[in-house]
Amino acid sequence: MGDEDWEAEIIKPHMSSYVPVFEKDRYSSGAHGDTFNRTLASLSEMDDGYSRRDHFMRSRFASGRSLGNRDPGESNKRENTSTMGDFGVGRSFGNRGFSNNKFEEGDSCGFWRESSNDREDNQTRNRGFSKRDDSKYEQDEGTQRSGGIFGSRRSALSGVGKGDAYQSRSGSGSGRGGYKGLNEEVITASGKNSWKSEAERRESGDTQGPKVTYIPPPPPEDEDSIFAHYQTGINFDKYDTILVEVSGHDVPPAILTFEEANLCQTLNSNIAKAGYTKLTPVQKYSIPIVLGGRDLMACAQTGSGKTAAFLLPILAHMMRDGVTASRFKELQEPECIIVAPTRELISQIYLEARKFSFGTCVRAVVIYGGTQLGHSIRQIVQGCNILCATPGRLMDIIGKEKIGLRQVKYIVLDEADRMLDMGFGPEMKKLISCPGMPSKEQRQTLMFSATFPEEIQRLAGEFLKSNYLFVAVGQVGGACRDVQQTILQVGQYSKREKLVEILRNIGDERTMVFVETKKKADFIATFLCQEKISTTSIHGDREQREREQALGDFRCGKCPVLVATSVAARGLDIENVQHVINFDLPSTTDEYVHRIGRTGRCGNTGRAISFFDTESDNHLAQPLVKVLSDAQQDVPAWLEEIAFSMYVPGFSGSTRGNVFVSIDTRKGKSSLNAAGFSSSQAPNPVDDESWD
Ligand SMILES: Nc1ncnc2c1ncn2[C@@H]1O[C@H](COP(=O)(O)OP(=O)(O)OP(=O)(O)O)[C@@H](O)[C@H]1O
Repeated sequence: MGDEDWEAEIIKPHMSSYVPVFEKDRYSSGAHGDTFNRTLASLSEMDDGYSRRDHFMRSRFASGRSLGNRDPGESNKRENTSTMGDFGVGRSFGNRGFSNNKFEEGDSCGFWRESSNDREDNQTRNRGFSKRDDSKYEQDEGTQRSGGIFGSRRSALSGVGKGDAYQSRSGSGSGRGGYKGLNEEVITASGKNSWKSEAERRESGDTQGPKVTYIPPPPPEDEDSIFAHYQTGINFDKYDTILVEVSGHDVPPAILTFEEANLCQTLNSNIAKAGYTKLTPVQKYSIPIVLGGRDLMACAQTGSGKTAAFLLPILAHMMRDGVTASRFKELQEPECIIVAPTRELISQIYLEARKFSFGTCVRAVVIYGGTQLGHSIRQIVQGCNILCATPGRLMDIIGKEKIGLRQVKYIVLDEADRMLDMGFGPEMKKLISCPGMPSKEQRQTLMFSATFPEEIQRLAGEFLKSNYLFVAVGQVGGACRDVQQTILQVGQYSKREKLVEILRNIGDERTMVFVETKKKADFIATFLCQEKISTTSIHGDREQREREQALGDFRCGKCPVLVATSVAARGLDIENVQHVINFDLPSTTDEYVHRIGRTGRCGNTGRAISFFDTESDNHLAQPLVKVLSDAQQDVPAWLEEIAFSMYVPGFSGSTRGNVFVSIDTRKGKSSLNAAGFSSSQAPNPVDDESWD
């Protein structure tokens, strides 16, 4: 049954029969508890600015092969789990024999790593400064909308009451332009080429949609929570054997120890409290480069410590320069702006910044969409040296002149290839040409990712000084070798059955299941709950509160299975994710590399299982063979056969042993990207109808 059929089913709540029971959500209100309130228009939105996927994955299910090597004794572990996931709040899936799923969210474990009850404290802290200003912000808030009539889930939630769910279906045709991709948190009604900042939308009168009122819970303030970390894995020391290439002129020598970085005492103490005793390769090379004032493009495998590689030297400079946050400034002027493509990732980066700046006068702030704008502003006015932001919220704040840019000395693009592709690239260009923004000669620009397609590298030149350095740790765009990759031939009609079989064998180990579309994420999560496998889901159609709760439930193990779209593919660093399952293969190698990189982090090992449907995935065989062989994984004979039969001229086959497959484009060599599984299918805003 195809996606279209699912859509049809969604509008038949009366035919449903299965009602999972969840704990009552402490936040849930009448609006949030609404059932069947999902607009089909929202289903056509893309996920959080993620790369456009081909629609080669459809939900047809055919027979597949058994995994075969599992311990049957483990198989029923999950049967005993009683906690059900919280996904699908206010949503339902239709008549697949288990529908009418009115879900209420379970208690949140919170987005943050530890639960926290200190909201009151936070409010107290804010008091005295912001009372007067609050009313002003609330006024601002009055014009803040979560998006246009087609793009917003909230428009369904609060614009209509219970049971009014399907009223927007008729809008889905025109609403296919409800395109959120250009801007992770702004949904516009106007469709093609539709990114507009909040300010722009107000100017154009495009302000329909309810007010966003969600205020994320503050993270815990106690030191133990701030420095909570997981252990490096058995392969951490193997990082030392990875080849590193630095290109560009006057490369500063790498450092081998944290001591060599000559950081101040507070930073060193924070590094120790974070459990870092040894540098990872990307840190060894990047830290001296950033300390030396150079621009940098760094590419290193997933989970290998890129975040600290930029945070530590920036903080060291700030400490050297005596940067101090002040809540008494007329206008906050951050010295550093860090952008990342998703809300969850930027929140995570913020937590890292907060950790490393602990005990200093440097204040990090995080702002992102899906939350109350007034809340973002209140965070900023308390003092802001490091502003961690998603692009849309950042541009809103700049548009509202809530920050000044004249002091910006560092711009960091995490997941830089994503930040520069056609989805976010225009916003990043706007950012660097904003009034007051120092020119690239006067600031340091740093870009980090595990993948860096050549065409994106070329675009990046516009942001970087011409003498920037390029650090390649291992193979650019290569999969982490600590992840054991398995490709299973599974037809789409057998995928669900196979998934359940695998999950039952896995037991309670944390597993991320990636699917291609948002509605499929809900559907599969619903299905797994029906199978009594504690599952939650995260995707771009979920309210921010729901997303954070889902992640919290997954992090704390309440729901050991997280069904996700690509919104969760990049950057998320979640302890103990032992398995990634690609229920649907992604359409790009880069996406595949990021997805499976949610496991096998920081020297730990992990497993990735991908379902390969010979009906629809054959064109992916060649690039998959390449990714597998580059990562020194076993390549199934059947996959090689398919790859061979799908021969594409120019594709060079296995590159095992070829360490630097893609390199600094200034060297003029071309990468060996395979056809089909193109490494950079940049989202095309003109063609947004094909997004999710
Ligand atoms: N030197 C170190 N010693 C111990 N742990 C470290 C070190 N550097 C980073 N880590 C930890 O490793 C984990 C992964 O780091 P990080 O999230 O920065 O990886 P990444 O390279 O940015 O991954 P991705 O490409 O998926 O975004 C984090 O939990 C981080 O705290």
